[in-house]
Amino acid sequence: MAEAVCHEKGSVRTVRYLTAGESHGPALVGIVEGFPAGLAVAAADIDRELARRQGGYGRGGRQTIERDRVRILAGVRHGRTTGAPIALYLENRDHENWREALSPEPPSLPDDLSPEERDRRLRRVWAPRPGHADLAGVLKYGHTDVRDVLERASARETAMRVAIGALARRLLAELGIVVVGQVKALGGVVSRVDLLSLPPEEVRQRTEASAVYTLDPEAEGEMIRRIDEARREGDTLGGVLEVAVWGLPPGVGSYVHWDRKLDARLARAAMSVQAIKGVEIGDGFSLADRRGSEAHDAITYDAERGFVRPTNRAGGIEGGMSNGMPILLRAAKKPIPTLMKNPLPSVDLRTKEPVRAAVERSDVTAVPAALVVLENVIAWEIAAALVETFPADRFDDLRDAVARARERMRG
Ligand SMILES: Cc1cc2nc3c(=O)[nH]c(=O)nc-3n(C[C@H](O)[C@H](O)[C@H](O)COP(=O)(O)O)c2cc1C
Ligand SMILES: C=C(O[C@@H]1CC(C(=O)O)=C[C@@H](OP(=O)(O)O)[C@H]1O)C(=O)O
Repeated sequence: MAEAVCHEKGSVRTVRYLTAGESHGPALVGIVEGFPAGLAVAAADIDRELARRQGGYGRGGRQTIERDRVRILAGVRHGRTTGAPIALYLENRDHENWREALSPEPPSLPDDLSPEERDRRLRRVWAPRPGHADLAGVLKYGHTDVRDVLERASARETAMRVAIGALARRLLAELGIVVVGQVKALGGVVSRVDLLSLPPEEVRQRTEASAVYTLDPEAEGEMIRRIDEARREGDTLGGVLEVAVWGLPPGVGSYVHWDRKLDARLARAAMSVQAIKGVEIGDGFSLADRRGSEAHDAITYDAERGFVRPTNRAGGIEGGMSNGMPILLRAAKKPIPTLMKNPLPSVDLRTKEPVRAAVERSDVTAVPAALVVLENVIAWEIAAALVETFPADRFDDLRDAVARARERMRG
């Protein structure tokens, strides 16, 4: 559960969400609590993000089956949030092909089925897949069928997190805060375009026109070539995602409580996305090799613009709070663990004999899709931190509070 707890006039205000749903179950569901009332929200805003998540070159067969469109079940009336919990619903179209295997009722199969046929019909999996939750998951819960783990561990769940992040984007957009990103690297090919060098609208336009959501057209061609090559060889690719947040006023987050530090929250949100293995903010890991004189951002003052930072090595966050500069976060995504031609070595859970990992179908790369997921989980976290910093039941109160803070913080 992603949550932000605010202590407001002695009461506790909570902004959080919970998701449920298996990859091939009937649907994904999400419940959002604590969104202020009076925010304009339309299903179309959410669907736009869902469509982006489904796109991106290198995906497998599943995306030709799914057509992710959200159904808003609660908390929104006549296009505005009411302050009540918001409930979202996303159908898994593929469930049609998995009714028996994913049924909540015990299966009613003929008694004379062979054990192999029974396993096939129920889509049981006996070989845990390296790089997945499979082995630790069956050991943790005492499952015998890996299917009981992999269904929930699957990144299918990120569709709901994108839907919830899209709600957060709406809130941020009304406050003049924009979250954009690019695929910075894919399969070892690096985009040479600096994400912060372009206005956010242009980033959005150019990445939407790119098959792999990158800003560098030359790198794009080579990324696509490598994806094709990996697909031919039954292999997979990872990459680096880059997300920027523009327009956040200074002071969002906390330096007084460890668990409300903005950088800590963003890192947790990024690491919670399946297959993300590393996170850095601003110049991140490269700061480690520099001298202090080349690692920080000087403070200057300009009567027109207020406090000005000539550089942004900190990536917009100092002391756990936004500092008024754009936030820049990078995340490393590992290659997809399911290998189509030469699956990784595993062990049959029943016999303990060596076998190859279970394979059905898989993406070659999900780096572009993961960018959309990352943008949206970051949007959620920023929105939750804002509501925590400026608690409000009504959206106009939040807007006024943010406007006042912006004015004051110019100094
Ligand atoms: C959008 C997205 C799509 C993914 N698609 C696949 C896939 O098709 N096949 C696969 O084996 N892993 C896929 N993964 C990666 C696994 O979900 C992930 O590696 C696994 O759940 C284990 O989690 P961990 O890598 O965070 O430890 C995908 C991840 C994301 C973010
Ligand atoms: C379903 C999605 O991604 C899935 C994530 C995933 C995994 O193991 O994480 C494995 C694949 O599942 P399937 O075997 O059903 O094709 C992906 O397609 C999605 O992104 O909508």
